[in-house]
Amino acid sequence: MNFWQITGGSSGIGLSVAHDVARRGASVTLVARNVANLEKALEEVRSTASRAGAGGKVQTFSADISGNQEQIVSLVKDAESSQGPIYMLVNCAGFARAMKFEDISPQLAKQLIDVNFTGSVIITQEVVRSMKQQQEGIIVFTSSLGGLLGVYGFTLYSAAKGALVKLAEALCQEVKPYNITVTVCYPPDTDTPGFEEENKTKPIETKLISESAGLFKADEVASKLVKDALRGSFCSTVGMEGFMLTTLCAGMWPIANFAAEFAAFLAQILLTWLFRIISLFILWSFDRIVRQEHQKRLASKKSE
Ligand SMILES: NC(=O)C1=CN([C@@H]2O[C@H](COP(=O)(O)OP(=O)(O)OC[C@H]3O[C@@H](n4cnc5c(N)ncnc54)[C@H](OP(=O)(O)O)[C@@H]3O)[C@@H](O)[C@H]2O)C=CC1
Ligand SMILES: CCCCCCCCCCCCCCCC(=O)[C@@H](N)CO
Repeated sequence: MNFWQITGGSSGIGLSVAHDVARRGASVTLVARNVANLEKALEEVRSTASRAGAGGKVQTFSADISGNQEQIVSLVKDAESSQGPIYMLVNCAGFARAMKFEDISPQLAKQLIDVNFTGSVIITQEVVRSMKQQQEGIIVFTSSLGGLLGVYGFTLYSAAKGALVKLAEALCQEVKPYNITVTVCYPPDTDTPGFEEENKTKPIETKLISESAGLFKADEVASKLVKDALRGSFCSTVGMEGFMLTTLCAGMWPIANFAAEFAAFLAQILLTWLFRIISLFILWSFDRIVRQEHQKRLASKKSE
């Protein structure tokens, strides 16, 4: 069957995508930095494939997707020479760090943009070249609900994830004649090692605002992502809030597969006005969270 490449495939959502793909019998390459985690993921995904009786090959590459371009170019070449042309690229490597805007160091700001945005650009450019030759392919970007709605504490992260959306819209127009589709995934909070890490330093405001969209399992986000990508939908999300926010933000998103996206299109036509009204109340509730936490801090300072 087809050959997929997943960045961020050693953990969280990316790893769940890898299991899903392996069960479907595809060959897969996992890309991440930490070699020990890659080895562990390799074993797990291989055993999923063999349990499912699927014959796909699994391999790993250790690379920093925000690192030097030559390494990325050779990574894609090596992967393709051993497994054949990449049919589907899932850009899942990324990370979040929440803090007040003015406290973000220039190094962290650069890292947030480099890993969450530029990292997806470089590898996708390489893969698109070969997909165009093959005249087929699927490209997935992992944005976030926080890429559609800027969230307190996520200034730089939301900007990087939002930039992916515009990139995807434009790229979708470029690659359409080559039978290549683009999907953007917008996960809400998802229970992963990365999520656990970001929670260690997350301001309470970010936590309360984010959790209003719920907490999901990586397997659920991943299986929706794979389904939506395989049918060529531009948008993939989970949960009620995910549905409402993507409906509200759809604007001029492309519709590549009208049959598959008709229900979403209908919802956009019929519900946008209603969701815009509801959004006012939700925004008020976010303002209230910020105001209350601000007052609590002032009060605790005074009592010191
Ligand atoms: N979990 C959540 O709540 C949400 C997550 N997302 C997005 O989903 C994606 C996956 O998140 P999640 O599963 O939680 O993250 P995890 O931290 O659990 O996994 C991240 C994966 O990306 C890899 N990675 C990170 N940085 C790089 C890099 N510079 N180069 C290569 N690989 C890298 C990690 O491996 P290694 O560190 O070894 O390189 C790991 O395999 C991210 O883009 C995230 O922003 C979006 C919305 C919500
Ligand atoms: C009518 C409109 C309804 C809209 C309701 C929207 C509520 C959205 C809340 C924002 C959720 C942001 C989650 C970010 C998760 C994330 O990216 C991090 N966990 C990164 O790891």
